[in-house]
Amino acid sequence: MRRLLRRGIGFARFFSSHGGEAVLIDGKSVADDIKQVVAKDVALFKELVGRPPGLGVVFVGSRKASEIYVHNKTLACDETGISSSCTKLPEGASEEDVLASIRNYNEDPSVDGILVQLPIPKHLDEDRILSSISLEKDVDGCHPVNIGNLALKGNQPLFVPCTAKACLQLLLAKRVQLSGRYAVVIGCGNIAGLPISLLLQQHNATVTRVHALTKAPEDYTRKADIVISATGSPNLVRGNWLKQEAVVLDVGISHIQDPCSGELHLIGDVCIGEARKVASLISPVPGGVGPVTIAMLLQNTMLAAKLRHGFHQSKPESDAVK
Ligand SMILES: NC(=O)C1=CN([C@@H]2O[C@H](COP(=O)(O)OP(=O)(O)OC[C@H]3O[C@@H](n4cnc5c(N)ncnc54)[C@H](OP(=O)(O)O)[C@@H]3O)[C@@H](O)[C@H]2O)C=CC1
Ligand SMILES: Nc1nc(=O)c2c([nH]1)NC[C@@H]1CN(c3ccc(C(=O)N[C@@H](CCC(=O)O)C(=O)O)cc3)C=[N+]21
Ligand SMILES: [Mg+2]
Repeated sequence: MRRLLRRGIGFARFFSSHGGEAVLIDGKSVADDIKQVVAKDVALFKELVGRPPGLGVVFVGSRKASEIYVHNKTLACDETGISSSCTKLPEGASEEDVLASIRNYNEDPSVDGILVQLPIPKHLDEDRILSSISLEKDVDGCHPVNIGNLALKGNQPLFVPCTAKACLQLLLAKRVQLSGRYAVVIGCGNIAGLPISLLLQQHNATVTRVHALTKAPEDYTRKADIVISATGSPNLVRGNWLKQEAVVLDVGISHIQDPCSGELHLIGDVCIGEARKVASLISPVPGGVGPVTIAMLLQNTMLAAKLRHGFHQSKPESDAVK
């Protein structure tokens, strides 16, 4: 029994096969562990270099959700001793203004990582903007070259996008085997779903991507050992979309307003009440992938600082995620 308890997935299987509910993954505790390691590295880096690692955030517009995310990212930087600054530009900012803010961070030696908060207003050319981030500072792994290297067999990107890395981290923490297993990723946006699918493929899973135009997505998910949903469509994934004992990561986040109190509630893509009865392991919203995504941003920023100062010799990502 004790041995079963020590093994995440074994533990989940043991109970599910006895009619129990899926185990919920505690993303916050995984994130706290990562942040502790980062904080130690930050302190050492400060001693050696005389300044903390730095993150520069570019935020265009005034979306409420983005404001909260950016605020949470800067708080997490403070927590671990990383210095952060945010360039805020108005909704109507010109492409030249955005490019100039990125150039500023590219040229600033005290900035190791740059993150452009997405989405950006429609009138801006996202590809041109993300391509202008210095590759060695692309801690969100959004630069087309980093994404391309994530897709190419045998290549290693300098940085893996934070949300994809967070999903992998949770799967590894729970000892979920990827090699040879069937994974279905729902939603293929550039920040979440697409990089997740590429990273799972790199780990030798067999991956299917489904999206809004896919006919009968449940035909795919029902066969999947691992289902990862990143759409922002609340309660899209029902219990009957899942195979018994499936592992489910809920990445999508929607903000639902309570009609009585007016309060905003966070809700994921997965109908958790139903899914818990079928799956073996689920990452919930909130408290699942989200907090780990932020921890990964800190980890990538620390990695960028080390790489820029020659403190990190081996291939970056092969170390960072294992
Ligand atoms: N927890 C975390 O750390 C993070 C969470 N998120 C959350 O993940 C979600 C996705 O973000 P992002 O990738 O930026 O979003 P995008 O809008 O870029 O992509 C959404 C994807 O979902 C697909 N989709 C939408 N509705 C459905 C549906 N009903 N059935 C199947 N597929 C559907 C779209 O399909 P199509 O391509 O056909 O339009 C698209 O591929 C959001 O809720 C966001 O808040 C994002 C980043 C980090
Ligand atoms: N370039 C870029 N990179 C991103 O990584 C990126 C982005 N743009 N745009 C927006 C999305 C969204 N995202 C989240 C990160 C953490 C939480 C998070 O911490 N969520 C908490 C709850 C937070 C709350 O209470 O609101 C949780 O799920 O428990 C959520 C969402 C990163 N994104
Ligand atoms: Mg995501």
